[in-house]
Amino acid sequence: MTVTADPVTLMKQEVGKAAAALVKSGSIVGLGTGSTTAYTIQYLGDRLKSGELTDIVGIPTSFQSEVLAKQYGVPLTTLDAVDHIDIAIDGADEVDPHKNLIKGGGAAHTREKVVDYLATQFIVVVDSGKLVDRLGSVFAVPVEVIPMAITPVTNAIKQLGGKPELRMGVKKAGPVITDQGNFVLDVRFDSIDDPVNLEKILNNIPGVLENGIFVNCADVVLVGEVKEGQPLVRRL
Ligand SMILES: O=C[C@H](O)[C@H](O)[C@H](O)COP(=O)(O)O
Repeated sequence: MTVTADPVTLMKQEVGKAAAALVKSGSIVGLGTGSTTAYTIQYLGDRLKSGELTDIVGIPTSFQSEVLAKQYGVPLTTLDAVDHIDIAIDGADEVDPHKNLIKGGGAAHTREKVVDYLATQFIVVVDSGKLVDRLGSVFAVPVEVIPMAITPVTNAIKQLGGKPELRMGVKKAGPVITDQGNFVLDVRFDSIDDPVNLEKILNNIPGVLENGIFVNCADVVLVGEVKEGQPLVRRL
């Protein structure tokens, strides 16, 4: 892979690789979605090719991670074929000091939540720009909604004080469609004081499939940084 001088890319590469280095032979691995875990999947493929790592299988969290795993030679399986996941590695859009997360910038949070919560060890990989004091400071909360319920769910979220916006496609007319065939509302809140409760409240609205607040699930957060031009990785 070409190493670029762009600091954010450098951080993503370094932290993505650092997480892949933690995977042991024989593991069942949850493969996260996004630009950071793309480096993890690529490095897992490199380790398999070199023979340093053997006998792993991946569970993809999206069509994107499935395609990348195939491209880099990481064997895949499904949740029907395994009874546990040893380790999941996934990115995030925001991380607070309690290791709570907002995910779903790529609209993959529903499958990610299934896989990440099942894993014995869940490792989050982010660049330092993702760290916030309070969830919702920068990023809106993605909420996956079945299409026929988009109007009542939008209204219910407004009643809660949220400002929902239907996520629109890029180079595609109309809304983003998730891997499950649903819509995504990006919801801004003035302040998220209690993410544990908000996660439950949003998921209780009929028509909501899943939201992007992940609480009490990350075991380790690896943070990529660049200091004096050099990329490095630290644990939160
Ligand atoms: O739906 C996408 C996921 O939750 C990603 O893991 C998250 O958006 C972070 O992606 P990236 O590593 O590209 O910033």
